[in-house]
Amino acid sequence: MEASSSTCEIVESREDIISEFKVAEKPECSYANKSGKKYSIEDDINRLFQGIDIKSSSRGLGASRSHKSALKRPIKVSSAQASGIGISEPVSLKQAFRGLCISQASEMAALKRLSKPCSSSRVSEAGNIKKLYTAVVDEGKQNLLEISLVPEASAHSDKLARVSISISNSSANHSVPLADATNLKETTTRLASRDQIVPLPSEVEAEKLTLANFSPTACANEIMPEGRMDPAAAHSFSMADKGHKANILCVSSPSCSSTGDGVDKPTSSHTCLAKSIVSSKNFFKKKVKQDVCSASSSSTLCLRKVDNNLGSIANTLDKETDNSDLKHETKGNQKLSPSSSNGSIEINSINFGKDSCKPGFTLNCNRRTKFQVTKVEEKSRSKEKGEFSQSSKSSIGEYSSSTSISEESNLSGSSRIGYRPHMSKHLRWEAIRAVQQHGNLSLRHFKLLRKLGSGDIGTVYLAELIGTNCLFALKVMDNEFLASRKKMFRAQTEREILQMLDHPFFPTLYSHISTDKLSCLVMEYCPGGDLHVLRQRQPYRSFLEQAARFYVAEVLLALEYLHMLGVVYRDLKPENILVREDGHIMLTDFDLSLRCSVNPMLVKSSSPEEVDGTRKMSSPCSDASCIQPFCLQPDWQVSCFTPILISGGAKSRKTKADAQVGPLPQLVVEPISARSNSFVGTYEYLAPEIIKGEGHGSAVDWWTFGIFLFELLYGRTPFKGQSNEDTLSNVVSQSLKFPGAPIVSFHARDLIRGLLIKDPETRLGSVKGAAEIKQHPFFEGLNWALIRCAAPPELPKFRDFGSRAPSMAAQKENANDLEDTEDCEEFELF
Ligand SMILES: Nc1ncnc2c1ncn2[C@@H]1O[C@H](COP(=O)(O)OP(=O)(O)OP(=O)(O)O)[C@@H](O)[C@H]1O
Repeated sequence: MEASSSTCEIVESREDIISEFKVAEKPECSYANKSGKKYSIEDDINRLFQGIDIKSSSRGLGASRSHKSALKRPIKVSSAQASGIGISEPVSLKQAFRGLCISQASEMAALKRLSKPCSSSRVSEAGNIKKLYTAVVDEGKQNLLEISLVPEASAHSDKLARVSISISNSSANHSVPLADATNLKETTTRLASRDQIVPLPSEVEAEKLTLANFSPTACANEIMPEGRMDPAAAHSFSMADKGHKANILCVSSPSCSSTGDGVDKPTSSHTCLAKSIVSSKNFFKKKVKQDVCSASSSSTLCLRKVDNNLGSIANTLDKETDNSDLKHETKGNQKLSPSSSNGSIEINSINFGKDSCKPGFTLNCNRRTKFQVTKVEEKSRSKEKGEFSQSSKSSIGEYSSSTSISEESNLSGSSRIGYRPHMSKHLRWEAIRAVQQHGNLSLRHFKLLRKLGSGDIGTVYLAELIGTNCLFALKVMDNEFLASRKKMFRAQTEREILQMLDHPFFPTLYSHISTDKLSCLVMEYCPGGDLHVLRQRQPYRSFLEQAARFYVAEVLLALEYLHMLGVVYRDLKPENILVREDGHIMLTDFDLSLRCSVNPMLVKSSSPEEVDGTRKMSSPCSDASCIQPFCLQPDWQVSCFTPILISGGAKSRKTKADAQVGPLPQLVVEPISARSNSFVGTYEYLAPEIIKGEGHGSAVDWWTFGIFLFELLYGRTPFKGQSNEDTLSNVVSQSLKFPGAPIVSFHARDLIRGLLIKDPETRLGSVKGAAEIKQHPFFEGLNWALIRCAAPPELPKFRDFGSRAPSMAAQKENANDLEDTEDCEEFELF
């Protein structure tokens, strides 16, 4: 009998099938029990089908065929069956049983998946994120919908945060916890019936609202490669079309949770840097008093460590309430929005259920307890007054000493460092773990090969983990030196940020070794040198436009990722961008970075053109030196850099769809309201607002990004003066001029122009961050998601230093770079 061609037509309800199945199931169960075998659905199916075949054969149909052969044949299942909706078309009994069993088996598989621990490598990222976050949706009096992403209780706690929605307006505030993401639709419907303005997403859309897509890593270049919501998710936010704004607040991320505090107490003293550097040439000779965070003085409460210590909060909450449902509110029904002047956050109905350790979102609306948490100051911190060198390309770091620097990351242990999903199977991890099995990793386990360079706070060595052939970059810092030069905080910041990172464009931190004398970061070694050196090697000491585009695109993704984690980089320059052995980039050096909290938002786009990125689409041109305004066509072809031309049909479909849905809201994850008055950066790269001491935020990274692109293309920075002071003066007052040579496309210049707007408020990227910049025509046709598959402009000379010692030839070639052996001896002494 062939299941697919059976003439035995059955039109029956699902219940009928189930009852039939149950009847058939009984003897099977008793048989299984008797024999002591484990119950198996597969066995059930086989036996059931066997029974049917026997019956059929008695009717003379397929008597000679074994039931096994029937089982092996492909099953034609109607769409209704396939989707598990029900069986509406005539099918054979066998098909019906199979459909049911398949559906049951997949349900069981789904249940199994759900019950797996989150560390399981097979759990999807989306699944992990579901377990890691709680969404809190809050619609406020301004018709503002906010969704807060709150991490599940950190490693210290096995409790999970939950999903809940809170709708509030000036007169009411309703909180409705959700059982799971798919309940969102139902819940929002209920809320809508109370005259609250809420979105009504479909279940699929609700699934998206579980924020599975908001993994910082994924957002950076996988799930939201173009900084937009995908159509389904966007549709779920169609309420944005009705004048509402969806604001997704990311209080943290899993990665964030691995580090120290991200938010400071507001300080009352806001000693600012001199307002105008230009007017005082002696400015840099003076000791500069720095502001820490321009926190609102009206703030009454500050949630410290908000972006990473929710675990502790959960613990506290549990202690205080002995309950699972907690409500977090701000006084006065204040909302968090990027524009919020005091940066307060309202977190409603966050659950830290004691019984919620199962993955997924489970409803626990009993015994709700109110809990006042917030007023999160979304301000950054800078705590240390350091010194800055006078070299125009060396980093400067001036911090206020007004706050304590004694905080140690409670997650600095190597066990936390070990959690790096994207690299966790790498040989170097295996090697480290192998050593750690026999005790603590120490400096004695490394053999120093050479000095890679020295920075402001330490010296970086190439080192081999003895007996493993694995190479690492060891950044060794002298504790006494750090303390005496007040650079301890910078070292700590760098370590904390490195601990958070898990992205191909950043170094992996394998371990942190701390002794009385030394603090040492064991990092991934990057063998290709830095972009500064690479640029010097180019003809005319500048990159071709397509090469520059490659590097800046990768840097843009790296910055986007950092911003998503609540890190403003602040020290972008070619020297800090290393080239991996595969030619892709690695952004290093985080000691000047600013930590802050970040609020992912869905921002409705003003025009469809702005979002869909097809504006100003021009036909490709093969002339590399073409200076037509809208021309940017690489003269080398990399598939993912080549625009895919949409066929006429597809285009018209798209237009129709666009007309129905409207412009898609964009995901914006920018620490827009982060503020610092620290004087940090590199002279030629300093943003005007840093120089003027007006307080700065994430927009400084877009300024430096503009300088960076300029330097790659023209071989020099745009505002460089005779002296550092002149440089700073030029940055503030001189208008941007482009050199006549080399010839650079209009798009490139237009992008630079947008990025180098002196007013940070109007600078490109200041509102929508990387998403905005990605849409600039300079990047037209670039496939952000596949950028790692693009062939890099060039591969570094010396390769293969990642997991085995450099060959003799390579060592010889590197001889020029080798320092004398004193470094090694010095290192051995430690
Ligand atoms: N992971 C790495 N792989 C290879 N070389 C590295 C790595 N990290 C740093 N380096 C190199 O080591 C040198 C010192 O780096 P380090 O970050 O300590 O100082 P820096 O970049 O001068 O910054 P700062 O003074 O702000 O600390 C640099 O030349 C850098 O290129």
